[in-house]
Amino acid sequence: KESRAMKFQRQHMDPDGHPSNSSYCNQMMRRRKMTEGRCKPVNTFVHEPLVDVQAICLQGNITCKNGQPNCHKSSSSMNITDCRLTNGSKYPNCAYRTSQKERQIIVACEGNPYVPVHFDAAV
Ligand SMILES: Nc1ncnc2c1ncn2[C@@H]1O[C@H](C(=O)NS(=O)(=O)C[C@H]2[C@@H](O)[C@H](n3ccc(=O)[nH]c3=O)O[C@@H]2CO)[C@@H](O)[C@H]1O
Repeated sequence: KESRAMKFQRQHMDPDGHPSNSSYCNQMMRRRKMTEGRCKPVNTFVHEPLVDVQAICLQGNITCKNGQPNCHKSSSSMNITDCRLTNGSKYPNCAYRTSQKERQIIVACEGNPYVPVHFDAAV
């Protein structure tokens, strides 16, 4: 069974990647298995070393969107790509818009070791 930490990495980590073109999201959302059964509407990939994203958990606690207190915001902005389903997209042909951004990110952390398990937002 896939751990929550590994699920976070499958869904959100791409340290060496970068959207060379507009098909980055279409490819990556399939490759990382987020288009099975349904097209995941929104997903962010982070183009930073895993250790830097794991270090976010050491930042001060902030409240997550769901009200839980185990979120943390990155101290600096990070290289990310937002993938957002297009309006005309029809399962199983999940069509995404690829948007490259530099944003601070907010993740939820859990467990021992205390690591990212959920991507909350980019701000
Ligand atoms: N505090 C917590 N502590 C621990 N766990 C927590 C906590 N909160 C939730 N989980 C769990 O995480 C799991 C999960 O998949 N949550 S999810 O909201 O659907 C993820 C969002 C995110 O993947 C994506 N998104 C969204 C915005 C953006 O900029 N970029 C971007 O990628 O869209 C998704 C939907 O918004 C679920 O099992 C829930 O129980």
